[in-house]
Amino acid sequence: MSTVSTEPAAPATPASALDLAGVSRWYGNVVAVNDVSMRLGPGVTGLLGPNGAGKTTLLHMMAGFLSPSRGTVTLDGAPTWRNPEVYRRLGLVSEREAVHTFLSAYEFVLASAKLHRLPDPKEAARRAIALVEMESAQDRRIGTYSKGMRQRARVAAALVHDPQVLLLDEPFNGMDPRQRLHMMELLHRLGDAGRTILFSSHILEEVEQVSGTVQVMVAGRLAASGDFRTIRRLMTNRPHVFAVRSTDDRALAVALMAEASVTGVELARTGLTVQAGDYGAFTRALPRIALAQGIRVRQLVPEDESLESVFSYLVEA
Ligand SMILES: Nc1ncnc2c1ncn2[C@@H]1O[C@H](COP(=O)(O)OP(=O)(O)OP(=O)(O)O)[C@@H](O)[C@H]1O
Repeated sequence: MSTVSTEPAAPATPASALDLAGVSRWYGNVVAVNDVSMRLGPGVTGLLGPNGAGKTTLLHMMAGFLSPSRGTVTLDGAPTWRNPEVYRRLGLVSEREAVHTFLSAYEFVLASAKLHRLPDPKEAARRAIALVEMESAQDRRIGTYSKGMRQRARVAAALVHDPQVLLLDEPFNGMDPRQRLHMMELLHRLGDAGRTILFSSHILEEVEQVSGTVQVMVAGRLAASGDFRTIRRLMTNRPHVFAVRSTDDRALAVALMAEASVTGVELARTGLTVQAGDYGAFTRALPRIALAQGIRVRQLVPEDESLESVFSYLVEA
């Protein structure tokens, strides 16, 4: 009887690097990706950006599904576009992909192994299923699976040829927290085993929990890149806008203008709009200043805290 190891198998060949040099892609007048350069090596990297930032277009160019309009995407020096050699070393789990729900996970992954013309497709399918820890459900129809299990089956199909590079487009979408955790663990394991893993997401926390390195994309451009702490710092250090209402807005505006953390104050009939360079310093200073002036603060609401505004700040920074 053959045994299947659930240990993460290291990729058969040495670690790979995916390089993007001045990559742009446009669709008619729409510039989806604008002059992006980056290098991806072993481990897990998160590609963070709001909807429409160009993440899918970028991943498709990396996988060789789409040609760059300008620039090059290479895997260890070889262009990914129209290069079957590269397809053997790279896997893509796309965002939306219909799966035949009447197939079992094993049949689905086996079909992928056959498409790759692997010498032992059955063994390859078993190994990939073990890697995503789906052995116990592998013979059930995919139609009976949860969203998380379905996603893991798709990851297994993308891993069946043991690629060194795995690209995943929004792999956590629609998952509950438990499924999310399971997928995060899987990506960690694959990265620790020396694979180059890139996953896209529009949720900061997802990226924080999974990846050491983050590439932030906004409106087709690479807005920031580095380790998560650097990115987080960039995001919290940006200027903040607050709506403030008090018992005497005019006197409070005058007092606030002398406060170091305040960079701007606007007085309107409905209250004050205060710009502050430092979130913490301003929220600590406000009650102190109000108290000293004998003013009571009725409302303090941070404005424009949407992810989009955080992202656009990064682009402008
Ligand atoms: N085939 C296409 N034809 C025309 N425009 C396109 C095409 N594909 C994408 N775009 C446009 O390119 C831009 C980037 O889209 P893309 O799907 O790459 O972004 P994304 O970050 O993956 O966003 P989402 O998460 O919403 O898919 C968007 O403005 C989109 O409308």
